[in-house]
Amino acid sequence: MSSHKIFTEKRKAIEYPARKCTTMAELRDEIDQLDRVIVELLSVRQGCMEQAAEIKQDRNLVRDEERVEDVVAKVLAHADKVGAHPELVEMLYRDMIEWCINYEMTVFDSARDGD
Ligand SMILES: O=C(O)C(=O)C[C@]1(C(=O)O)C=C[C@@H](O)C=C1
Repeated sequence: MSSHKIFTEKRKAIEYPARKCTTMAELRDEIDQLDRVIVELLSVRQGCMEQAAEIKQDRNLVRDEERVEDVVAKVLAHADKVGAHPELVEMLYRDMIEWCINYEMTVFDSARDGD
């Protein structure tokens, strides 16, 4: 994948791949910036679960194992393309999706509380 830049909210550029650092302080600053972007993306993904809980009309549709495997297969294919370690990606995704399913169920239930 070609190199590119992602901008943080303060328009600080994050380089892809990461810029070469010579000190731990510099490297940790780079990691802190990356973590902010990752957390923002997680927040966007979390918002998608809130929409899913609204769109799905049956609680039994919240957990969709076929879709879970589809998501994992797609992120693994992308990991392979960009050089991310498949074990890291698969572990994080399976844990995250499990969390998302529970969150979606909570949102589903609270939106229909008293119905
Ligand atoms: O695709 C869905 O149906 C979702 O609700 C999203 C999502 C996910 O986190 O990607 C979460 C729960 C489902 O079991 C499958 C996938």
